[in-house]
Amino acid sequence: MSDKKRTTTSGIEIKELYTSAKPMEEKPGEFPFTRGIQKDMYRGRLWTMRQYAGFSTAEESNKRYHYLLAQGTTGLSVAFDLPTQIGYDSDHEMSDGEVGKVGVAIDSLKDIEILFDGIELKNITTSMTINATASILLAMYIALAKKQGADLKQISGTIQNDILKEYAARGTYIYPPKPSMRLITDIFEYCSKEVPNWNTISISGYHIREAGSTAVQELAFTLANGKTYLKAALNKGLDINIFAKRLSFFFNCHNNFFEEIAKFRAARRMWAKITKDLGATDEKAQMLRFHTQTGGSTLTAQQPLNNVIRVSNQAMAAVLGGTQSLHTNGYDEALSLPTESAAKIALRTQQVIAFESGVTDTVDPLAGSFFVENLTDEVEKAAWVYIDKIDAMGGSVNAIESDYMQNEIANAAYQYQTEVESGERVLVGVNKFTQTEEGITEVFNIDDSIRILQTEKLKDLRATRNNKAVENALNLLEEGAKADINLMPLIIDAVEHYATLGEIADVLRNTFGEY
Ligand SMILES: CC(C)(COP(=O)(O)OP(=O)(O)OC[C@H]1O[C@@H](n2cnc3c(N)ncnc32)[C@H](O)[C@@H]1OP(=O)(O)O)[C@@H](O)C(=O)NCCC(=O)NCCSC(=O)CCC(=O)O
Repeated sequence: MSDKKRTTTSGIEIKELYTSAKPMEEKPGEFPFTRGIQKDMYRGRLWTMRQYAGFSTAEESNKRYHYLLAQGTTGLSVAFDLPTQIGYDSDHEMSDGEVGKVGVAIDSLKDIEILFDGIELKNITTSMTINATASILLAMYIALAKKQGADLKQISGTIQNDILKEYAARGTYIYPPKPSMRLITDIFEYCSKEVPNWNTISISGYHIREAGSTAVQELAFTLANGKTYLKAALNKGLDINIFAKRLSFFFNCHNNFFEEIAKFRAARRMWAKITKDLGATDEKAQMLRFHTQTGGSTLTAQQPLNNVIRVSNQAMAAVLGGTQSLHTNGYDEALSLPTESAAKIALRTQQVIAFESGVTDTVDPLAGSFFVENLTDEVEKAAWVYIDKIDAMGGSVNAIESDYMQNEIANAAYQYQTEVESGERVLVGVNKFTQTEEGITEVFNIDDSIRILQTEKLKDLRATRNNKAVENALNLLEEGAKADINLMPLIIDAVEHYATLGEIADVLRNTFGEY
């Protein structure tokens, strides 16, 4: 027996041998859903292969979406550039140097029309990674669906719309927490009536993990944020059995294979308890449905092809953990946005798991494993400790405003870095098995000309649209923002008149203030 103490990345001790687990009585498709949300899981339907993509102009991103669809991707996922995420048009001085860089530049409904050219929104589900300006992008998507003649009751997709983790970890917030929470609950309310299949939020642990948290912290902080959204919507008088059905989650998947699987299983069990305690009786309102992305921060610039193997392990863990939707990273993403060939291999990784590995043939294949069941319990136990602590602080908003979450994340990140530097934690190709020559040839670059192109488009738009109607719609939005009415219909009206994203965000900035 080796004396070395083994722990997961969250510091949970791992025994040399597990010889028992409590009897497994839980069934898939039933409360508390530890074993999965569907009775037959992937036998009934595979997870959605949803590759996050977007860069430069709507025209260029549209080409990438058609390429991914032709390669067999089964859902779309839009990455927006920073100006779009924080409510500035491409021609704003704040946008300089950022237009089209980390995602596609969207200034108005015109760009959204180009982005989805040749794609019928009623036939595909689309995720949009957008938070502070989520209501504006959702409004544009709805406006386009209407123009395509789609039935709003049928279309489906997801907006990230998770502002709490923006304050805690990701950073693209605009307004203070209170009006931000109002925008979010306005979306819950509007969608439950008008776009009932839309997933109104993607409560995200992904970025908390990328910022350096442990798996347990990722789980705990995400569920604590989820609880805060539940309470905000309940305070607005919304019915938990309706709005909670369309809350979705988004987790990261790092390298520690069994801890990640345990995290996903524990997440479902915990969320079922949280929603039930707050009054949910409909099983669909108790189910935790989630998207997974493999861990961006686990990718290494050294020996980049090693990342193909990391991504494959992580994707396998997500599938064994019962994910509904999955993005696999490109092996070159420690260096740049993925090239087309890296994006293709990433998708092929999912397809090999789905169609060749056999792991989809039975539900929750690891159930009853002494190790996996014990680890699921341990991860759950450790996460409740955090959630209880956050509850005692009065919830997530307080835990974020007092920097509690941020400090916990920073401490974990520091600990991890120390372990890597000391060599205690092995990273293949980085602190062990290193080599001098590196083997990547092609990297993906976005140049600064995109801003000029977008600025031309905006000039043209402002010269051709009905500016009187735009002004009128923006005035109505301002009045609505000051009053207590649902803002979604007013935002939809504004985008339909081709008000720009920046113009709409400015109205709200002037009314709500900036954080
Ligand atoms: C709920 C999810 C997680 C998944 O939704 P999907 O539509 O893909 O999948 P789904 O709900 O599982 O399945 C679609 C429909 O099929 C049904 N269905 C599924 N399996 C079934 C089975 N076995 N039997 C019967 N029905 C089944 C479901 O109930 C559902 O219908 P009903 O709906 O009628 O029940 C959604 O929110 C989603 O797609 N999220 C993606 C988020 C994302 O891509 N984010 C990218 C972030 S990228 C990012 O942030 C990067 C970093 C950064 O930028 O900072």
